[in-house]
Amino acid sequence: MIELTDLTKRYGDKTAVDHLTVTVRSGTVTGFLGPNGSGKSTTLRLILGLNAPSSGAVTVDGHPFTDRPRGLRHVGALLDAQDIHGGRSAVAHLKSLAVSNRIPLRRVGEVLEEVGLAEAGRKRIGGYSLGMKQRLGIAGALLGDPPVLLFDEPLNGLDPEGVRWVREMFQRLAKEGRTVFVSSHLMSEMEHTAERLVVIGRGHLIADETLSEFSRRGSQATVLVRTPEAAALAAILTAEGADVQPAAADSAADDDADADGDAGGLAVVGLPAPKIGELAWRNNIMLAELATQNASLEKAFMELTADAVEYAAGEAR
Ligand SMILES: Nc1ncnc2c1ncn2[C@@H]1O[C@H](COP(=O)(O)OP(=O)(O)OP(=O)(O)O)[C@@H](O)[C@H]1O
Repeated sequence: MIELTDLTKRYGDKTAVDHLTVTVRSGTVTGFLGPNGSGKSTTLRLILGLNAPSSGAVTVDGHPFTDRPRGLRHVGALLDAQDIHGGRSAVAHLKSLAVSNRIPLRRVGEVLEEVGLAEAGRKRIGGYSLGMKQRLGIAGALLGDPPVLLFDEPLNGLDPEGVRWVREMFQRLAKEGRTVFVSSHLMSEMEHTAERLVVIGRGHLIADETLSEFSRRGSQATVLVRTPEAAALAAILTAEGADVQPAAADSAADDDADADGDAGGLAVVGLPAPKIGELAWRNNIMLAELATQNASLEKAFMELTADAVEYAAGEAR
């Protein structure tokens, strides 16, 4: 578990992390999402004790990371896969990490096997592709078999097979009870990777919740309704303040209508499905279908971080 308490980091008059209070739970993959420059990397560096907070506190399983000698046994991290000595081999790199963290050397072979670099382990890292470097960075994070793992943009540079592999690995690590905290600036990357999301913008916390809770934040959640009495229901829902439109021709409701007769499809924005069901029932209107179409996660992310993005874009960085 990682606990950030009122965590703040300033660089001169720039506040990179702004009073952030978050608990990252064990046993689940948590996505750490925010536009470029929102403070993700700074937060990860604060967790690792690589930078000191201006105020507030951060603990890993109850302790400041800086209190822990042999850190890799407590927290494994991939911060920047490119930031690695190109002249050495993966084996030499991991061995030196193992020695300085008093980790048994047999772990080097084990983690190289685990990330699919067993064959390439003796080659110079300078000749590795970005995807191979990401795998090596992940191997380094896994080396100490730690209960807490941090990954900064780990999907960057991976091909689709690599992305699938990383996702499965994160899920397995979480199932083993570990804390897995993964940053990205792309919602699409997190959609099939994380179960929970911590979203920040301009260093502020914007959301800390499950993926499905987050998707419901999208202001344009639409409910598709199909009923033989579409005109009557539309009038009732409109009177309740909803925006009611005929469902688009390619909607699921219309596809079903083709199969089931001539029940009309309505796309309703502004009332939740249970309320629509209740209004239909009270007015003796039969429903053939009632389905919430959540706004896409991407849309919710864009809406929620719009201010933060504008701010960053307007700033000299
Ligand atoms: N060492 C530093 N000195 C001054 N400003 C910094 C420093 N490190 C980060 N910043 C600033 O703090 C803000 C947050 O940066 P950070 O790298 O943490 O964001 P990020 O969300 O990781 O972004 P990205 O996805 O682009 O890496 C940015 O405005 C950045 O310019």
